[in-house]
Amino acid sequence: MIGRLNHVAIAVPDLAAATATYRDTLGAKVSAPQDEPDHGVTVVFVELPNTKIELLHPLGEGSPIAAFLERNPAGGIHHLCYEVADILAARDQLEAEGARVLGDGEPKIGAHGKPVLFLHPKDFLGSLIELEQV
Ligand SMILES: CC[C@H](C(=O)O)C(=O)SCCNC(=O)CCNC(=O)[C@H](O)C(C)(C)COP(=O)(O)OP(=O)(O)OC[C@H]1O[C@@H](n2cnc3c(N)ncnc32)[C@H](O)[C@@H]1OP(=O)(O)O
Ligand SMILES: [Co+2]
Repeated sequence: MIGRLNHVAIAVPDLAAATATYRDTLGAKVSAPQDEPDHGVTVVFVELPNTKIELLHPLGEGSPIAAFLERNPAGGIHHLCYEVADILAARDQLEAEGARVLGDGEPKIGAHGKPVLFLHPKDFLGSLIELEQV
C-alpha cells in the first residue's frame, strides 16, 4: 500500500524563523509560504534530494495543529506523509482493518494539489500519518 516518503512535517511557532534556519543555517532550498485555508495551515516546503520537509504553522481559527503547538511550544515533528497509488482503495482497506481515518473520510486536496487523508496517530505507533495519492 504505502510507497515513497513524500514529506516529513514539522509544526513550528515561527514560520519565518524556521524558514531561515533551513535556508541559511542548513543551506536548503525552501519555498515561499503557501496558505492552505482548507487545512488551517500555512506551509513552506524544504526541497531535499530524496524527500521534502513541510514546515507548518497554524492559519486562522481552529487550526488542527494549534493544540499540538500548545503541547510543543518550540515546535516538533507533526506527521509523516506516504504516497499511495489509490487513496480510496487504501482508505477502504485501512478502515476494514479497523484504522481510524480522520475527518469525514473523504480525501481533501493537499498542498501539492493531490488528494490526501490522515490516519489517527494512536493507530500508528503514536505517529500522525498522511497519505497522498500520486
Ligand atoms: C496543506 C495540507 C498539508 C499537506 O501535506 O498537503 C498538510 O499536511 S495539512 C496538516 C494539518 N492537518 C492535519 O494535521 C489534519 C489531521 N490532524 C488532525 O485531525 C488533528 O491534528 C488530530 C486529530 C490528529 C489531533 O488533534 P488534537 O491534537 O487537537 O487532538 P487531541 O488533543 O485529542 O489529540 C489526540 C491524541 O493524539 C495525540 N496527537 C495529536 N497530534 C499528534 C501528532 N501530530 N502526532 C502524534 N500524536 C498526536 C495527542 O497527543 C493525543 O494523545 P493523548 O495521549 O490522548 O494525549
Ligand atoms: Co503534510
